[in-house]
Amino acid sequence: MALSRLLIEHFRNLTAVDLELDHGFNFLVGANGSGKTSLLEAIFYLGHGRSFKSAVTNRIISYEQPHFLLHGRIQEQQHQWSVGLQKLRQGNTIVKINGEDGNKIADLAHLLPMQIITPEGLTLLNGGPSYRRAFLDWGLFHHQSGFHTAWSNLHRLLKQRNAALFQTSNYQALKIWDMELVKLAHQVSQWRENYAEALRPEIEKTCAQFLPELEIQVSFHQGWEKEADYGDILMRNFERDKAIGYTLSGPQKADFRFKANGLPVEDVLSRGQLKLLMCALRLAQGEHLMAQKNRHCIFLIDDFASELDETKRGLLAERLQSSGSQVFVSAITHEQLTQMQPKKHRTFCVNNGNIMPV
Ligand SMILES: Nc1ncnc2c1ncn2[C@@H]1O[C@H](COP(=O)(O)OP(=O)(O)OP(=O)(O)O)[C@@H](O)[C@H]1O
Repeated sequence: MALSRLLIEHFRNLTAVDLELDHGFNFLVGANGSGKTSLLEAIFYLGHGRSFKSAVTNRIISYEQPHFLLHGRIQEQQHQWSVGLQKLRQGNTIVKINGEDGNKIADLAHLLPMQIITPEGLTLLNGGPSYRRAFLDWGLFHHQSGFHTAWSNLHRLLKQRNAALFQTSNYQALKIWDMELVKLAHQVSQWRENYAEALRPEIEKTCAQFLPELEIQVSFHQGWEKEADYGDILMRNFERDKAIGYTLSGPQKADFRFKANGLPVEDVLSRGQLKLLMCALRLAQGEHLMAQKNRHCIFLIDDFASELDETKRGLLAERLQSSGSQVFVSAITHEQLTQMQPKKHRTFCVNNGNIMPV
């Protein structure tokens, strides 16, 4: 799967962009503030309906413009799709697939699996558990057909339960709701655990290549005591949950933790090692999708060179090339890309919001 063409209107400083893209590597080279990250952000937005930088979408629309517009042509083997996303300053989002209205962001996300590697992406390792849950859930979204519905229902039920905690002093009134919640919690946790286990060999293989000096251990935590029945936990903790006003234990607290030589990676790894581990995780996940579903994901790599020495840049470049995926890489100078010599590539010069093929 690859984006063969991309049109952007009024997205940050990208006023009008129309690019024919390579199915292999696309290099974006330009000075600070020229628009490289904005281009990656636009591609990410097309595949997620949100930004990886700003929670407030109106800040992404070019100053004084009423909307932004993204349009992409996707090619996967013999198939082709035309996808569009328009975001209005008033708040509406319009998604079109092959010219038809009424599609959801999830439909776009299914068509455009992507992995992002940015300097801020270290939160996957040193941020809260929500970043690692999102990592696992990305995989389940693409691997497990019922996951998205189960996950949405689970979140809705948890919200309702938290609201109900304020209104009742008797657990029996909640029990009927908890029965459905317990079923979904066990299902989602089982899927997460299976996925984490299936991914483990890919992670270990990539870590052995990127960080041979370390022994990386991964472990999944479901969000409540191992082996315990979630229904019992909810009943037992009713008074506590009521006192704090929300459900403390459950799949909404799950985590996927990483240790290096027995210690938490965020405490002992250097920034370069953390970046390599983050890259290893994202590559492993992309390659697992390829192995299991025969689908390539797009890799978006912002500021490729930062934190990495030449050898490590070379290693990452080699793995990206052998993945056979479409890759977008930003850099400030051409020299930072010398370790990347793919056969198929296109270089774009980014200058003050203008993007020109070199
Ligand atoms: N809503 C907006 N409308 C217009 N311009 C914007 C908007 N939001 C941000 N900008 C500007 O867009 C430019 C693009 O920044 P971007 O982060 O894409 O640069 P970059 O090339 O990745 O730089 P760096 O190498 O420093 O990371 C910046 O100059 C920023 O001030």
